[in-house]
Amino acid sequence: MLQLKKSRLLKGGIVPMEASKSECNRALVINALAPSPAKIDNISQARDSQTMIRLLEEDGPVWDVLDAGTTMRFLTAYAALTNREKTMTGTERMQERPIGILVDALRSLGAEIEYLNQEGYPPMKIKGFQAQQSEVIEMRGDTSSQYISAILMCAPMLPKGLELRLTGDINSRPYIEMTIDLMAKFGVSVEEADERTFRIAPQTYHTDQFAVESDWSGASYWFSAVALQKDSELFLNGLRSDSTQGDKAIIDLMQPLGVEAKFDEGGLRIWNSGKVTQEAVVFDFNKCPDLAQTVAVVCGALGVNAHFKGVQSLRIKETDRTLALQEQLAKFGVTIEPVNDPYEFTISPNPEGFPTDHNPLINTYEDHRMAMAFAPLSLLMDLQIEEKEVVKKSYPHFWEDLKKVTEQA
Ligand SMILES: O=C(O)C1=C[C@@H](OP(=O)(O)O)[C@@H](O)[C@H](O)C1
Ligand SMILES: C=C(OP(=O)(O)O)C(=O)O
Repeated sequence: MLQLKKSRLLKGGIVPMEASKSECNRALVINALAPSPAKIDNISQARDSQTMIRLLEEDGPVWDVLDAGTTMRFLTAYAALTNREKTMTGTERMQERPIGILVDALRSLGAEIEYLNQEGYPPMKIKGFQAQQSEVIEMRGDTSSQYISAILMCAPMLPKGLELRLTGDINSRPYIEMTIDLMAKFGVSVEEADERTFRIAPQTYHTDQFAVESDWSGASYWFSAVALQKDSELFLNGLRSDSTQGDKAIIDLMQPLGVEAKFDEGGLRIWNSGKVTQEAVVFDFNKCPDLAQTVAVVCGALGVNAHFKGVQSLRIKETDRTLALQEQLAKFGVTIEPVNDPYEFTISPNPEGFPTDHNPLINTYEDHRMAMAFAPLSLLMDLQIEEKEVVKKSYPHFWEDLKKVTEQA
């Protein structure tokens, strides 16, 4: 348990933003597929990326990805399409996160994969790849974009090339674009015939050097901190205006919650504008699901009525994030009500005001984003975080950074 004492942001605080685990895991898989690997700078210290590095170096028959979604999905495609025999497994929660859409796609390409426990979920045994069975495959886009990124990154290795057609709704689209952008940076082109059809000819990855960008998902917690303290300002060092990370959307999402942002040399300056909307706000997280928890907590704390759309994937992430938010925000009298579940929910503030006097304990559900989304509330009150180690999944220096830019109130 971590006890946070009520604190305030220091004037002129600078946060050195860490590397993006999403970009890093793509670069690592692409590099593993390249005949001569590039030098990767700014490798992420996040556990998800460190696990990826360790497994790619390990010769053993079992790849245990722990709780890393991208590592599970990217390495499943990598092992299957490069004809490796591997048992893919992970934490108990990982074994509840679906993977059937990816396994079906890999099987139709020619991979032999067997489920070891429950159909459609890890663990699976990948037995190898004999010959390419099809050149055109369809995949549903409504569950996780990670399946699509996984196939795209490995597709240039297929001897006959691939046409990948997406069906249904497409969630987390910017992550697909990030994948295509990184492939291009490693010298491989993807033809986007239309918005649901991708064509990849057989090609070889090649580049000398690649630098991983700073992480916009991690940046979102600093937007929360600034939203919660009048007259505050922070500099987020390393964020780039030309980033392909969809979570850059935090700039627009936080504007009605009183945060303004401007790119300056080397990063982003954010400050509290004092202008919090009095109206109910509709937010759509279809393209940036990892920001939903951050924004939900700020809405609750600032007393903003909100309607969240595009939240369907929250129920299949590190935990059921909709339920986790509902339970933890209830501790402050803030109500989350599912509408058209799992796609939408509403947030209604506590009619008596947001309570700040009871040193609440925030449960973390083994989800890094639960800890980091609630931590900025320590600018309003004493607060306990159940499991501080959870942040290591994506942002290992989060608590140090928080300490660096705050002082006890
Ligand atoms: O490709 C990626 O790096 C990611 C894609 C998203 O997952 P979904 O596509 O499952 O929504 C996101 O939530 C996750 O944190 C990282
Ligand atoms: C959902 C996340 O990660 P993953 O799906 O890669 O486990 C996340 O980092 O919020």
